[in-house]
Amino acid sequence: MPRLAKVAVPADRKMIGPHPFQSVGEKYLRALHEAAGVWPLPLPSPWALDTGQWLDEVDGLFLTGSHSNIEPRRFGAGVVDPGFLHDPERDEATLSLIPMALQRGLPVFAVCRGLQEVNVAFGGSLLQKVHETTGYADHREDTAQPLEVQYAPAHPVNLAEGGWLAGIAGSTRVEVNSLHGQGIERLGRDLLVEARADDGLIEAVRHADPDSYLLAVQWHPEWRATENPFYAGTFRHFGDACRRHQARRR
Ligand SMILES: N[C@@H](CCC(=O)NCCCC(=O)O)C(=O)O
Repeated sequence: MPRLAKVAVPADRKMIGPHPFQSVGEKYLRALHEAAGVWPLPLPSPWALDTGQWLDEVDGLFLTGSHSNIEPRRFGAGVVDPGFLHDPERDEATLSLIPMALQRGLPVFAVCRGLQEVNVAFGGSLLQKVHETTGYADHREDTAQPLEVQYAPAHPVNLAEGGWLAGIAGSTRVEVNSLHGQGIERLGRDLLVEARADDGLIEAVRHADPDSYLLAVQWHPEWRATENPFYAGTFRHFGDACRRHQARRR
């Protein structure tokens, strides 16, 4: 059995009762294993920056979605809703790990909150309530619906001609799910737009450096990834980059 490429997955810090837990959604781990063909390694956020313990042992970094939002001070904004959930430990880890991974040639793939972390890590900003911003649609899910409905295709995205995602999809327009209240306002430096919704919201980016692998999407391709050719192809694209890194590391 060939040794699978290993991918670090920074965890969320969640309170369960009086106790903090490090938490990673199982659907992300399943998609990484079954669609990307890699071995996911959850990474405790509070110690994630002790990179000497693990960074040389992995072949990729995957950033999951989360109900929590990035603290607005991270992108020079104020608090618009004191009821928003935050995860400062995750912010501290991921916002440093993203440029660190790229500097070391480590492939990065990011989903939803992960896309927002990528944008902020490269100096971009976020709309904190897309649905209350003039000109934008409501990109949130209906949490009263069953999960199958919440993660079902919700709107089309327009894939950039000649971009990675258009190549994976074999098309420049695909339907994706949508479960987010925040979104990209100002695009971070050195990021290229890979997809936009019809209202113009940026829905996917990649890094401009042709020698780097960084892909980030606002939707959730991990949802039943092996049953959706576009979602599966996106994870496989990342997995192939991790395997190339693994071959270089040997
Ligand atoms: N909080 C951010 C990001 C939304 C997000 O990642 N939602 C997914 C949560 C559940 C899951 O992991 O599938 C925003 O609201 O924009």
